[in-house]
Amino acid sequence: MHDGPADALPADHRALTLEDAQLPVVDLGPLADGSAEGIVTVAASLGAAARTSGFFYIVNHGVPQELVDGVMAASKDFHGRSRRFKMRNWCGFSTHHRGYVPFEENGSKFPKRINFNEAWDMGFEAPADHPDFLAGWRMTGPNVWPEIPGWKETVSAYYEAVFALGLRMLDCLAFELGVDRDELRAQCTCPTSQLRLLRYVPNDMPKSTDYVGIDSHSDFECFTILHTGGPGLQVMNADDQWVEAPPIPGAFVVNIGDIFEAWSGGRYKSTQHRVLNQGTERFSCPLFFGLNYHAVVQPLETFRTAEALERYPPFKAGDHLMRMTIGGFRYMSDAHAKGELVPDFEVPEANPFKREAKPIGGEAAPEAAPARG
Ligand SMILES: O=C(O)CCC(=O)C(=O)O
Ligand SMILES: [Fe+2]
Repeated sequence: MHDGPADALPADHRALTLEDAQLPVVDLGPLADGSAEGIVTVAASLGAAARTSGFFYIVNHGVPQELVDGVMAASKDFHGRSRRFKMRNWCGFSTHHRGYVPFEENGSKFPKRINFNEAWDMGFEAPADHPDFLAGWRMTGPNVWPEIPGWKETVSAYYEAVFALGLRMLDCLAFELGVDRDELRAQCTCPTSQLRLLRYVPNDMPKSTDYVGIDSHSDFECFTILHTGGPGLQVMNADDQWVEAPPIPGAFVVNIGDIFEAWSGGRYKSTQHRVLNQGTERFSCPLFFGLNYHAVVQPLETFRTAEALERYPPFKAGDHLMRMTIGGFRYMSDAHAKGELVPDFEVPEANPFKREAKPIGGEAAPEAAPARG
């Protein structure tokens, strides 16, 4: 173990606590009766949260606690098994990123910079004859499952419930932005929406810029609905300052992703966040609510000015996910380097949606890689 100064919190890890800087808490209760008034009420508060901090909690969201407890238990069960068991479903056996993501898949800077996490990744169930599955490297296709009785059913039930919640939130945000909800819904009929069952790996390394739970990043989809099982998450608020986002019982953390920032011409903020290296085991499960691979994302018609188009040039939702992910997983970087994964899009060094934090009583944060890993 490190003693003394090595364990002191580095300046760029400092964050405001929830007492210093409240994150909005949005009550989704009014959506429960399916009424138009409910959508109007929730749209106003979701919109206010999306336009300011981009990060907020949602309560009364309608996802039963048993499903949340079930998915967390399933994650602990899977991650508690032997490496040999887990590697039977290594994500590197797939070209659509399904299954177990071991610790070593880490970002491209591994092992100098380490993301102390491993994960199980699944997504929207697409048929094996789907053209995007047959084409490969399009994050689309059938899921794989570990041989644990009842596991698939538990995890699928959670996915379906949170995905349905995502659709209701999409309707509210469509209303808030003044666009037809069917226009947005039509783009998520077979989406690249992944659910990650993350385990943060215990270790005796210090909290530092190079040793993180997950490096600073924004999420690449419309928004993310996240359940966390412990402290460590820090999110950037409207003033570009880090704020701690500890779990609140019964609430999900939601953050706006890159797609909504582009759709809204920058009115909604895709917000940076990270998980510090806690050194202790931590479980979380984000569902990234995305679009069909080929959905073209650009400012929605109302926001499509020349300036907005210059800032947010059109991109395919799936290409953005892939271009950000290639550097995040070693098996993908290897396939890319070997010419097995040949993108027909550019792979930038950093996410164009990246924002830098303002320091809290210390130095500015150094560059971080685009990370999902
Ligand atoms: O574990 C968490 O709290 C956040 C995870 C995250 O940001 C991600 O997987 O993109
Ligand atoms: Fe994230």
